[in-house]
Amino acid sequence: MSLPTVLEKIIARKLEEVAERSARVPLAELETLARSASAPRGFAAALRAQVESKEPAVIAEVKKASPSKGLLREHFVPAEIAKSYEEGGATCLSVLTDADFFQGSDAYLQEARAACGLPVIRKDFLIDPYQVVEARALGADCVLLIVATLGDAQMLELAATAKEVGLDVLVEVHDGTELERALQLETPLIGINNRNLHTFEVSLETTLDLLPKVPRERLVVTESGILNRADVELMEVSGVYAFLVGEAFMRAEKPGAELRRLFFPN
Ligand SMILES: O=P(O)(O)OC[C@@H](O)[C@@H](O)c1c[nH]c2ccccc12
Repeated sequence: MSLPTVLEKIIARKLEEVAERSARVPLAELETLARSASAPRGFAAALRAQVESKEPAVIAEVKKASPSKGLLREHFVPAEIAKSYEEGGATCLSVLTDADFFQGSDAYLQEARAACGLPVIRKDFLIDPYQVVEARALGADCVLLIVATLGDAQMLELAATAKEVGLDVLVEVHDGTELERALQLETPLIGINNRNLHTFEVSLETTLDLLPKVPRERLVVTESGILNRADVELMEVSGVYAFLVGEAFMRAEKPGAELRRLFFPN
């Protein structure tokens, strides 16, 4: 590979971040904080229950900006957005905590979770168990593991740490090879990201192509690029009932009202 893609830059930055943070707060101290954090809210269980009740399960994302789209929203108050999502019928929240590429922050996760009763996933690029324990210390209920950025041993180690500290895992894949690797984990949630993290191109075909290869007992979450009713309906007729959506909500004046319009039109 020639020039590093954004993804490679992000991972390089995460290595620095882990070094900086663990020098400031040692792992043992973080583990104590994680043990005294607010009890997990059951992220996977909430999604499962919603899907079983034959309603769409929406993980609504609190996302200020992205490397591909820049700033998505001017008026950005995570607590307000979280409440609006809850009122709009969201099942869970996703909060970007990466500062350098997504203009997120750990504080946004804490503010959003405190403002509502929904389970929250820490959306970041996790490469070290330190960040998993940190997620629980911040109050997160679930973590994202992106297969594209992890070796097998690393992925298994992060999932084991998540289990130890009481976090659910959403494991994210982009293609068949990554899906096979993801299925080594016992975790029930498989995220299929429609956005290619190297090129940023979005195609809902990614979800439709991989869907038949996912064992029935796993719950598929389609991620990225869901923008309108037609996209939602395409997923639903194909048998996908769990969604991770950011941009479409963030660009709307009232994110929760947009959620309701897209997912619960009747
Ligand atoms: O804003 P969108 O297109 O609705 O996408 C949301 C979410 O899927 C996307 O933010 C995302 C999916 N996987 C990620 C990994 C890291 C950062 C961000 C992401």
